[in-house]
Amino acid sequence: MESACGSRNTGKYTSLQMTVTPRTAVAVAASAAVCGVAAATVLHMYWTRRKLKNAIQTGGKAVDDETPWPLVGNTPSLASSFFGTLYRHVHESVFLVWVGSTPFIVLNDLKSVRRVLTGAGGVYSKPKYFGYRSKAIKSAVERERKAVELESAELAAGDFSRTALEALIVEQFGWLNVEIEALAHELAARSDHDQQHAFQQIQQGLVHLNLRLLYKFDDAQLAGKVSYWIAHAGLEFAKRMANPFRAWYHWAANVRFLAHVSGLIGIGRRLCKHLDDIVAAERKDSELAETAPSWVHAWLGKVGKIGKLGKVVGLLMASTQTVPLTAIWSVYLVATHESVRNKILAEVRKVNTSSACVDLSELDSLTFLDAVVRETLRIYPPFPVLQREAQMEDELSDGAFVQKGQIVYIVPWLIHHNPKIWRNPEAFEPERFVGNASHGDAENDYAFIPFGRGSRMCAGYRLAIVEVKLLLLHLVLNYDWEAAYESPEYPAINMVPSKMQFTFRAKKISYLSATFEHAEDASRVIPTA
Ligand code: HEM
Repeated sequence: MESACGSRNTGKYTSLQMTVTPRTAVAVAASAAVCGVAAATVLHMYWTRRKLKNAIQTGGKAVDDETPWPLVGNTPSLASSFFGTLYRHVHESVFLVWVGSTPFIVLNDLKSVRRVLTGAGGVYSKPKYFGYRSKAIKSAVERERKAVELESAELAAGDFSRTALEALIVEQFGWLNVEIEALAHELAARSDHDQQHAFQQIQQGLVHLNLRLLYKFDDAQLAGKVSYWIAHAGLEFAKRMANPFRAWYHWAANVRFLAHVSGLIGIGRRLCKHLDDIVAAERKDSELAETAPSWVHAWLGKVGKIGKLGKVVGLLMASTQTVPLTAIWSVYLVATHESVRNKILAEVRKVNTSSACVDLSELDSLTFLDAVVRETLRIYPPFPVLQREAQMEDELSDGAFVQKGQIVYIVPWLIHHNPKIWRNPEAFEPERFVGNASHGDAENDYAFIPFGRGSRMCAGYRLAIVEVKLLLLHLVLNYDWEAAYESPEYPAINMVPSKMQFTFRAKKISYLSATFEHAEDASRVIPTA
């Protein structure tokens, strides 16, 4: 093979000569292109940062250092500890973080959080295509959006869906209670659990339950697969949020991610077809009208085919990772705080109910139990970030200037652990939410945002709280439990605990018979094991 660079003796003197082969030309062109892109990105970062820095009067510092790394920004530290990196700036009301070469504004100030989450009359909205990389999907969604004016329909459907969900919870409460009781007993059936097993069990049970409740779709085996896909796709998605470069170099993760997302799209298609079948059957047979999945229809609003698939898969992801996470953290926190467990029991005694025959109004009156769930959501909010896109230039209350098109980050975990916003933020103190469920002992509603706030707030927050309260109630009344956890300094980006250990032991009958007046109610909650 000919060498690219050779020396030739010409007699009088020796000269060095380059022989340009096609391969050399390609290599040189590729290197020049890479250098060009790198230089352009560095310049872009420099100018964008200068513009933003000049504009953000409160400092506009980039995380970690005045100068983020060229091209990769703060990605290395964000990817290794997402919350740890952000926490270094907990005292700043606003700061910049570079994910790759894209700047994100992170807000830590409640006035700004409020302005962004309420949308400030259309200045901020959810990023429309965040996560959609494919041009084909983007343009298909855009076509549909224009055709059915998705945005306004979505907002109207938002309010309607909340009311419809409330009606569904009231109507199905008895069924929910029985199902969650069975899940609690299943969970406790093996006295020792590692976190992996306990989490999987809670997740599979709740995915199955939510599929039946929200979609009237009953397939336990599929629910198991869905929960596996969601857990893995969710983790990969969260990791990519902190480090988009993963997709470039982690081929095994790419293949797995693709497989899990395809699985979810497949189940999304099946669910869409199932919903259409029910509507078609309903049209034919008035008796079936009763079984129509009215909540999902209310929530879907007026969308086209692709929008519908996106919303159905989105709903699956929104509802099925978050509730199990809240459940497992609440079980852990209550297990490690005996005084809290005793307070829950004392409250239940006052209401004089047993978990087996509790009704919705009794569950609502258990305000300390409610506070336990809210305090869990404060310490371990399952959603890592809320994102909004500025539709026009804006100036936030503390002087931060946001450009049109800029993505603004609100990190619930960071707000919830801010010592300027919460007294003793690291302590588990459910009492702070007693008497003020919406924001505990913090200044206002925007301090407590596990479900977001404003018009795009979580549609299923009421259902989530009811489900976790029921699970805790059944476990507290029927079992003694212990948990151990090797707690890292900061939680993982997907909030999934690792190395957590549980032990459940069935309570003695004497406790329950001393507790409840109605022996027949008590006997129903006593596990026979
Ligand atoms: C503890 C459990 C849950 C947590 C922490 C949670 C949290 C959230 C958050 C943070 C958002 C985004 C809000 C924003 O961007 O401002 C959201 C959206 C949403 N969640 Fe939940 N969620 C939970 C459970 C559920 C459940 C059980 C359902 C289903 C019934 C559900 C349905 C939705 C829907 C439909 C949206 C989109 C709302 C919209 O875009 O208008 N979520 N959730």
